[in-house]
Formats: sequence, structure tokens, C-alpha cells
Amino acid sequence: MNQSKEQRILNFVLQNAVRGDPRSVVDTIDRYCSQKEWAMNVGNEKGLILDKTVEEASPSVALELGSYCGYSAVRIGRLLKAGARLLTVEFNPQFAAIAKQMIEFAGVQDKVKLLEGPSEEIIPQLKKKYEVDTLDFVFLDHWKDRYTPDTILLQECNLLRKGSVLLADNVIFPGAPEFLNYVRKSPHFQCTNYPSHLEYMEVEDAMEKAVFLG
Ligand SMILES: O=C(NC/C=C/[C@H]1O[C@@H](Sc2ccncc2)[C@H](O)[C@@H]1O)c1cc([N+](=O)[O-])cc(O)c1O
Ligand SMILES: [Mg+2]
Repeated sequence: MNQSKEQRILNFVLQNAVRGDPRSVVDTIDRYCSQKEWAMNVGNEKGLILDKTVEEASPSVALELGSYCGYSAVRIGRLLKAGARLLTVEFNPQFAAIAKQMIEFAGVQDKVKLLEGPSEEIIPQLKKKYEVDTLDFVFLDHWKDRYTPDTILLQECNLLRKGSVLLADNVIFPGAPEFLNYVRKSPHFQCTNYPSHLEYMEVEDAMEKAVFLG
């Protein structure tokens, strides 16, 4: 049975990146996906915006919705301070298996935990089952029509506190118009837009930061 694109990306990392070196894993995925096969990793241009936002938030507990191959889980995990943790949610079993191997190869498995299941099931379990009080940082990069319902669900589950930072990928392409409308109209969020480009392409894209005001 021929391999999936995601398996080919993982194999390329296993053969070309340096085990235990998250930066080399990120760079190797970017090299493969810009030269061989496009894939929906956040990429290096938007990745720099992600890095700066994570460093500024300096989260103790972070959540990622949509692990895919683990690119941004590794990218975020490498920046976390001692004792901090990232929970990354993936519901596709094939992608979850790839992401777990990517996280382990990069050596960030002590900081990054992959939770397998849909976000709407996992989010309500975070407090009791995963011992989360509130989330300091949330990266939204899963199905674009889930951004708004999951942002509402995070609030309903009391997982956000004054200053919690949400960062959403792809608000221009493929686009998340109802999410932009929701957070920009809500009195509970302070929004900032970061124009950029779609990963590995010259297509316009942007990220949106929404800070919860309580
Ligand atoms: O569609 C995109 N992303 C959807 C991502 C989806 C990821 O999250 C889960 S869905 C899930 C995970 C957790 N809970 C519920 C659902 C999927 O299994 C996949 O791993 C996308 C598309 C483009 N593009 O150019 O077309 C560019 C991008 O940067 C993108 O992020
Ligand atoms: Mg994306």
C-alpha cells in the first residue's frame, strides 16, 4: 500500500533531521514541503509570528487545536520554559500517529502531550482529566469552521483567564471569516491582525491574535 504524504514527510525527517534537535526537525519539514510536496504546516514565515507570540505569552499551559504532522507542536514545544506544557489535539488517527513520532524524534515529548480526539470532546475534559486550571495560550489551526464554536466552548468551560492569548492561523486563506467577525465584535477580546503568506506559497494569508479580556 503506498505511503501517505504525511508518512513521507515523517520519513524525510527521520532520515535527514537531527534527533533531539527541534530546530532541525522544523527546518527539515519546511525544506521537504517547499521543495517536494506542499503540506499544511504553519511554515516558517507565519512560524516566526507564532514564535514571537509564544515567547511574549511565555505560557505555563498551552493548547493547540489541530496537530497534523506535529510541526507547530515541535515549534511551540521548543520555546516552552521548564515545567511548562503543551497539549495538542488531533482527531485523525493517522495524523496523530505521525505527530507523536515527530514530537518524540524532536525530543520535546516531555513538554508536549498529544490528545487524540475531536476538540469539542477534549476541551470539556481539560480541567478534570488533564488537570488544567486555565490556558495561557491557544493555537487554532484545525478545521476553520471549528474556530468559533471552540472559542465559545473554551469560555463556557472557564478555560480562559484575563490575558489568555488565542492565535489563529489562516484567517485569510483558506479563511475563517466568522471567527474574525466573532472575536473582533466581542467586547471580551482585544484583536491584532498579522498579515503574512500561506505556507510555502505567495498567496496572502494572515494570523489573528485575540487576547481574552475576562
Ligand atoms: O484546512 C486546513 N487546516 C485544517 C487542519 C486540520 C487538522 O486538524 C485536524 S481536524 C480537528 C482536530 C482537532 N479537533 C477537531 C478537528 C485534521 O485532522 C488536521 O490534522 C488548512 C488548509 C490550508 N490550505 O492552504 O488549504 C492551509 C492551512 O494552513 C491549513 O491549516
Ligand atoms: Mg494552518
